[in-house]
Amino acid sequence: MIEIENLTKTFGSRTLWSGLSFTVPHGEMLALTGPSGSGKSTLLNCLGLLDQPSTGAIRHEGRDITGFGPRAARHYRRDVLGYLFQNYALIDNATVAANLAVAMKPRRARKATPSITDALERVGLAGREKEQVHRLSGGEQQRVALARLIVKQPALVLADEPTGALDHDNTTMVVDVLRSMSKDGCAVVIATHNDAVRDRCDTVLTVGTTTQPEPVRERQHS
Ligand SMILES: Nc1ncnc2c1ncn2[C@@H]1O[C@H](COP(=O)(O)OP(=O)(O)OP(=O)(O)O)[C@@H](O)[C@H]1O
Repeated sequence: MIEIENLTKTFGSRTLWSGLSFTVPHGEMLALTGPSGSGKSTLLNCLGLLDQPSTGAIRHEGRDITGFGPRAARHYRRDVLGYLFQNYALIDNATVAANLAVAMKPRRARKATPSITDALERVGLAGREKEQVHRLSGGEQQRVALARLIVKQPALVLADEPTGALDHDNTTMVVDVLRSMSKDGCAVVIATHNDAVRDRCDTVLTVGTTTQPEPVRERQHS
């Protein structure tokens, strides 16, 4: 569970958002919406410790992560977080399997985590382990990034426009996988301009104009 309390972000004299307070419990999906430049990516970056809020606190399982030093931040990113970005953030000159292997926990720490084979099957890339990532299409690369999340099994997923470059079927697959991860207990935060993606979430926060999420009315959960 991640809790945001009275969060504000300013750049110079410009306030992006202020007084943000909300919680994303295990098993819930929150959509961040709002016009371009409203600060959705900046908020995700604060949750992922890539940026710092100007004031306020972010707590993960009760611990204030904004006060983390470099070592604790590294462990938080490694042990808690899963990222999904529009540009995939894959290692281009490595194979599909190698990209997934870097996300897997050490063997002794794995319980019933899905194998690389299982994860690739789940995203429709069965048997593609040995292919170089740079030879894959954009939609296929995003599915590799999704398979990497499946093997990592993070407690919190931060997704920044994860379906921006995808067709309808791939968009549906990405949201289906995120939904099923949230059903397994993961908290998911997605910045999106896509109304269909927003409508598959539990709550929506319109960044810059509201300070608390509202329920998504048109639910179409699978
Ligand atoms: N380090 C920085 N210094 C100054 N301004 C910044 C910095 N980082 C981001 N900004 C500004 O903050 C604003 C919000 O950017 P952000 O990328 O968070 O918006 P967004 O809502 O995600 O936009 P989009 O929907 O277009 O992706 C932008 O105007 C951006 O230029």
